[in-house]
Amino acid sequence: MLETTIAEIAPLDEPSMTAARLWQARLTKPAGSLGALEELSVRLAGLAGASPPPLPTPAALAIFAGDHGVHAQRVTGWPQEVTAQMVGNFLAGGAVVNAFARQAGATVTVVDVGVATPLPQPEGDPGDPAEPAGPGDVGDPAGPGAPRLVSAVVRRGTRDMTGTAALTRDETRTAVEIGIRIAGELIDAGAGILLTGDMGIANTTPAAALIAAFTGVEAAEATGRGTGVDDPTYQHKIEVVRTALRRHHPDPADPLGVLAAVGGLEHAALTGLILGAAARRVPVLLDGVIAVAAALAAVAFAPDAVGAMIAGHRSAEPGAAVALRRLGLTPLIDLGLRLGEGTGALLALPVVTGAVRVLHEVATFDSAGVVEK
Ligand SMILES: O=C(O)c1ccc[n+]([C@@H]2O[C@H](COP(=O)([O-])O)[C@@H](O)[C@H]2O)c1
Ligand SMILES: Cc1cc2nc[nH]c2cc1C
Repeated sequence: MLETTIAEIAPLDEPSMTAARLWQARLTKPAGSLGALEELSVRLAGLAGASPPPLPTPAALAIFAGDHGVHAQRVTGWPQEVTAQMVGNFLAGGAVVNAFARQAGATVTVVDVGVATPLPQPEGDPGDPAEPAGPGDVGDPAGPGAPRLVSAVVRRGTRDMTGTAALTRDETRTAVEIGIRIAGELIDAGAGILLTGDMGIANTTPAAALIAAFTGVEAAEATGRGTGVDDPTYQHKIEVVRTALRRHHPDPADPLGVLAAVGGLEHAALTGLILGAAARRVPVLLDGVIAVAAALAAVAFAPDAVGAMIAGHRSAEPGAAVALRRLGLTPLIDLGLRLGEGTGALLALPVVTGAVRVLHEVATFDSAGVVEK
């Protein structure tokens, strides 16, 4: 499935991009006055192979959740159980991501690819024995529009990358293919744009290691404070990333190997989601540092995948800026966010919709009777 998906990923369609540029020039606004939105609309035309491209709606956010063996190295101040507890919060609709998703009109799918501790049982549904265990949709207790849980556990947390590879190549491939499958299901259900989300206590450490491995920057440049660690923990976290890179010498030309050595299950699954969106020529709006680390893996698999990517925001994590530079993507918003979950992508969604709506709805100088310069 990975190989066939990669084979389907192709460059942006130049004639559609030319048509969108010519159309932009005819609209009732000074040329270039919509700044980055103009080039974004052109890229989306190239992705769709049509000008105007379809409005990016409905929007579907997928939050991949997983835990990390490197948590044992004390790289974060938060206990591992918070991953499972926040998944419970997402499903109950109480997290920041739920508030933003309701505002943006996006559906939320939470995919457990490897949470280490048991998920809290929903209120009033104490372990419904009718719900199937294992891979697949495990229910939609609160009705249509409510966040949905997909259980697709590869293993209950990765291994500690400072001692051994975080994942086997087989586990990594399974996680990537889960992401591809989720992209396909969301698109088959009608999604016009996918948004990335993640939840995983300690996952900024593998994100930093991935960014250093794919870009070649030093560990200190790729590593940030994540949820917010003190100075000694931050220095130690950089050393942990350095140790993992020295141990594994990941080869950036072998993205499956890099993800296995120093990645995480949610990073691998997000790589698959991005590849799956690119193969179906549906835009994928990237959230923070975990998403852009996965995006580096996606372009290592398929360089043309970048055509489907939109950088939602610039996370406060320094590795995010490093990754975005390498990807050649300019983030739509820059608000110092460092929450994850998909929050930055959701805030950027109306900007993307606006960029496309202009091509659909704005009058031309000719049709509106406005004289040109
Ligand atoms: O999206 C980001 O750029 C981002 C930056 C810092 C932290 N996070 C979130 O915080 C968690 C990881 O932080 P940490 O410090 O435990 O590695 C994880 O659940 C991420 O979704 C996310
Ligand atoms: C409370 C909390 C919420 C989060 N959302 C994403 N990562 C998170 C980490 C913590 C600690």
